[in-house]
Amino acid sequence: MQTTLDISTHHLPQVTHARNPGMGLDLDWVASVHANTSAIERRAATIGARRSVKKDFQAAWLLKAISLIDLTTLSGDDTAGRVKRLCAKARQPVRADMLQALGLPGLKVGAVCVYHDMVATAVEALEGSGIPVAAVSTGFPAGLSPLHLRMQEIGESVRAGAREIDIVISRRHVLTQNWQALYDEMREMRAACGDAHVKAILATGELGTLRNVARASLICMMAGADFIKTSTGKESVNATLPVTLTMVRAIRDYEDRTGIKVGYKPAGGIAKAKDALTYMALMKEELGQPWLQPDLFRFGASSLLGDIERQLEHHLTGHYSASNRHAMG
Ligand SMILES: O=C[C@H](O)COP(=O)(O)O
Repeated sequence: MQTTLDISTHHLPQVTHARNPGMGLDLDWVASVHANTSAIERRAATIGARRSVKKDFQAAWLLKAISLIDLTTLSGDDTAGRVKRLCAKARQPVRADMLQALGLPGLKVGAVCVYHDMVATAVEALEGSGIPVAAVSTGFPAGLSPLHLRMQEIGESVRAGAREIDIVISRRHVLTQNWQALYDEMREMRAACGDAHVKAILATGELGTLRNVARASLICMMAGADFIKTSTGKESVNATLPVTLTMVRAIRDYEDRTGIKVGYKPAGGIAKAKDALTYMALMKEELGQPWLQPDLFRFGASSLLGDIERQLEHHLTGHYSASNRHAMG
């Protein structure tokens, strides 16, 4: 099956829906959540295989994908220099001549995502671009530092200019089914974020079952998460299609019951343009076109942009360049 895409407003950051205010913890709803793992895996296996984007539309989809990237560097050896280079890339993600040829000179990424220490550098480097800085706070990636320090870190990241905060949940609350503790913690973190949007990282590779993933997704949404995000990129298993189906269906259920749209961010290991197209086709099919806008969908990715750039160059010239010509930072 071929699929088409409206890219007319793809580069305009738009917020077309209200933030998720959250709701009280509804344990009956949580208890009723199930995930049929074998059905989900069967469905996931058909997505990449069956779904193809028509060749003529491929460049448009790839340009759209760029606008959905949280361009990320989360390494122990990050430096101000690397972050500044990444921000320059965020402002102009594809060579200017290529963007001209493709008819989208103003294309930008969705956000730049860094550790707290690099927020001020990124904010300065992105000044005037409209590109938000996302900070991974709360003792990323394990989230095991004392709660008051995790809250303090959120406050400091917001004061340093981060407009989005990617928090990590306490996996142990999920593994011990302590839903109240998970809800309370998420609620407190959301409050600490103030006007900054909060993405809840579930670290799905450490949650054991898809049912746990579904329940944790729901609780984070009940507690007011603006986005739910799969992974830190540091777990041994990061974003997968079965996890994605589980989480986007939780988003759909939440919207059905509350009318509130929550965003989705797969992260970790998404490095190839064709994988990005698969995720986008899944989003369009499961949740519809609104989830192909940066206010409701982001890729957390450090190297995806380089592969997309290579594919776009191939689209324009018929040749592939070496991947080292598309360095990120
Ligand atoms: O949230 C973003 C991830 O840490 C990026 O993971 P990646 O380096 O595998 O693309």
